[in-house]
Parts: sequence; structure tokens; C-alpha cells
Amino acid sequence: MSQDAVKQMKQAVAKAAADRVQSGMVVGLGTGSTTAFVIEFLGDRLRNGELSNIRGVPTSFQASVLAKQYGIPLVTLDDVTKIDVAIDGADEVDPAKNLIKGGGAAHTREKIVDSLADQFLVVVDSSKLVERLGSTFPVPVEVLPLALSPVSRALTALGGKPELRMGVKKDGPVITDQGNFVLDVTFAEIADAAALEKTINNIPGVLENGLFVNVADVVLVGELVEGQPRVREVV
Ligand SMILES: O=C(CO)[C@H](O)[C@H](O)COP(=O)(O)O
Repeated sequence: MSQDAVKQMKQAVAKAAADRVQSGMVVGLGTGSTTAFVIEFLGDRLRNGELSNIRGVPTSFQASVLAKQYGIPLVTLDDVTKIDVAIDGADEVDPAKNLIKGGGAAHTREKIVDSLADQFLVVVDSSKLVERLGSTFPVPVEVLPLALSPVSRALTALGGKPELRMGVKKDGPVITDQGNFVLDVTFAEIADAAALEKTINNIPGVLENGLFVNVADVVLVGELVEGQPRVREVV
């Protein structure tokens, strides 16, 4: 599929999600290329007066920068007791709306914000839909640097193949917004994603992993039908 086709799907689903936000809402702002369009469309709606008084809770440095650029006031988790909706992307979505996230190394903050929201709305293009989690994307695991070796051994003992995520346009490993490393862990098969999510998080030195089981409420999918962008909801 061409880059342009993927962009059209991402823009269509981002617009549909941004259109669901109402004035006065506190909105969790996800990370990635699809949510970048969501933030842009929210900014458009604020600017043209369609929307007012929203506040954003960013899930990453990227989301903060974009929100400031598009005029969305930001708050922290100390400032609000309620997030009305969180809008975030995903790397894989299974038929039960379970996810793998963390392609942008932001899954730790994303899981906090997305889990707190009254509604967690996932925005993906159709290439992200899979029958089984782990079939196209490894499980990202954020790890404290000092625990890299023992955590890698523990993940290998679980049947995974951990690989330290390396930077692009940077020598050395990716450093998360919290100052940690990311291990991308490939599993031959993930039979029980809920159990694996808990097991990985129980390894000392692991901050969070990218399995999001029973967190998503709504999944919107951007697709191209006969060359035209269309959005549908996973039911
Ligand atoms: O989990 C994420 C970042 O940690 C992203 O939401 C995920 O990688 C999807 O990104 P994109 O919208 O660019 O495809």
C-alpha cells in the first residue's frame, strides 16, 4: 500500500475521532502519526469556534509539542480528576479490541492516560488489524537501564526474543521520555495476552509493556474502499 493511501486512512480516522470531542472535555492526547492528525484537527475545530474549553492530557513530549502548536491548553494528571476521552493509536488491534502499543516508545504514559479515561478511543488504519496479537509487531517493554540484562534474561525465559530498540538518526538505544530503554520482544505465539501482560510487568526493572488488554472501549478504523477513505467502528 502506498504512503499516500496510508496517510488518507489515518487522516480520515483522525478526523472522525476529533469530531467526537465536545466542548468542555478533558482529552487524553495520544502519540504517533495518526494522533498527530487528531491533535491538528482538534486545533482546527478550536480555531474555527466549533469547539471551546477543551484541555489536553499529553501522553508524550511529542503530544505536548503538537498540542502547543495547535493551541490546545494542556493539563497534567495532578490538575484533573477525570479524563472524558483519550484518543490514541495502536500498532496492532485484535478482534476483541486488545492492542499492542509502543511503536513510538510512549506506551507507559499512554497506558496511564488511556486507562484513566471514561472512554478510550483507538484510531488506526486498516493495516493494524490482526487476528492474533504479536503476529506482525513485537511487544515493546520499557526497562530501567540498570536492569537491562536481568530483564532480557527473564523475557527470554518466557519464550521471547528481546531486542534493544536502537535510535534512528541517533547512535545507541532509543531513550524514552522517562529516560529508559525499550526492548522489543518477539513471541512465536501469544496464547494468553492478559496473562503475558501481567507476567511481564511483574519482572523487576520493567516499567510497563505495550500489551493493552481490556483497555480500549471504541476502535475506529480508517480504510480505503474503491479508492475512497472511509471510517468504520470495530464491533
Ligand atoms: O503506541 C504508539 C506510540 O507509542 C502509537 O500510538 C502507535 O505506534 C501507532 O502509531 P501510528 O499512529 O504512527 O501508526
